[in-house]
Amino acid sequence: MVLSRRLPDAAVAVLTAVADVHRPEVDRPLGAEELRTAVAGADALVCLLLDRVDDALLDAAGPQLKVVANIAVGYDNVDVEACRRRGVRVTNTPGVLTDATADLTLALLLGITRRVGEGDRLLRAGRSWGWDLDFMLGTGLRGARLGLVGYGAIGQAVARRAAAFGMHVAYAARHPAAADAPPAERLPLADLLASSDVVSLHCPLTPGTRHLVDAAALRSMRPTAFLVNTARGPVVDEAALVAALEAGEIRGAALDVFEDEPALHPGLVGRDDVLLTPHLGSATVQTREAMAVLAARNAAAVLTGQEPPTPVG
Ligand SMILES: O=CC(=O)O
Repeated sequence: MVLSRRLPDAAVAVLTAVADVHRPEVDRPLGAEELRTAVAGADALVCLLLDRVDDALLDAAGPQLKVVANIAVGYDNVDVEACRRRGVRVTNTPGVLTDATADLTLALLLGITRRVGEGDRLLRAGRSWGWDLDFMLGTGLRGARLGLVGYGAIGQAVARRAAAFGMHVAYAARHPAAADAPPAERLPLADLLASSDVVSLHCPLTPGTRHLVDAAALRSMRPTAFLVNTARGPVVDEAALVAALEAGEIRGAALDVFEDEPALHPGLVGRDDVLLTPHLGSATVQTREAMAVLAARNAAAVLTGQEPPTPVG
């Protein structure tokens, strides 16, 4: 069993009970080459969303590999089909990060609509300011329309929170929501984009959602609208987003994820109509431990011949 990153003790305890655990010697994410060397001969890999699990990595691991346990709900970093061909189970960590990610989505939504980052920068820069009737006005949320792209667990958790702020919630998704989902209007994506005051992305990154928010989609949004992305960076065409902001096609964007992480599009950095956080959606002490423990349980289950709690393939 190989870990691509050091894990919290609670997760390591789950793994050492069933396997001989190899932890990385370095305290940083491994490069692709280092990971290929590390996985040779492993029967299980517990990895991060940064780690690309593709044919080359699976070849480097060898035929005894039984499970890839990704510590993330998104698993676009794993070639699930290549794993399936080799009989390697893939697991992710849904559920345990729903609240944390929904909370950060609301933090970004509030932050961009009420200009929190911009105000913070103004004060730190020592610029002169004074309370005035029209000073740094933002956009109120009561009665505003929130459009959720994707209505899975995280989208629904955002809907519940947004309802508490008096927002009208709609969603675009391939399937209608289950009966126990919070009430929300289902709209075709084009209508959702055109009618929302805030568009928030909660879909997985797949070939079908890559650049879902492209130049045309941005142009179809209201010029007063905001875009929030806590899903995956490549769902948005970042260059098109910068151009749309520059042209005033939308009012602002709050982004926790980026097309080429950890690099940022240079056009985003200097803009006051953009709020940026470094992929913090699940970044609470409690959530990260829960994610690592769930990934460990998944790996341990496969190694002991049981069905993993949260498989994806
Ligand atoms: O981005 C984080 C995750 O997919 O869990």
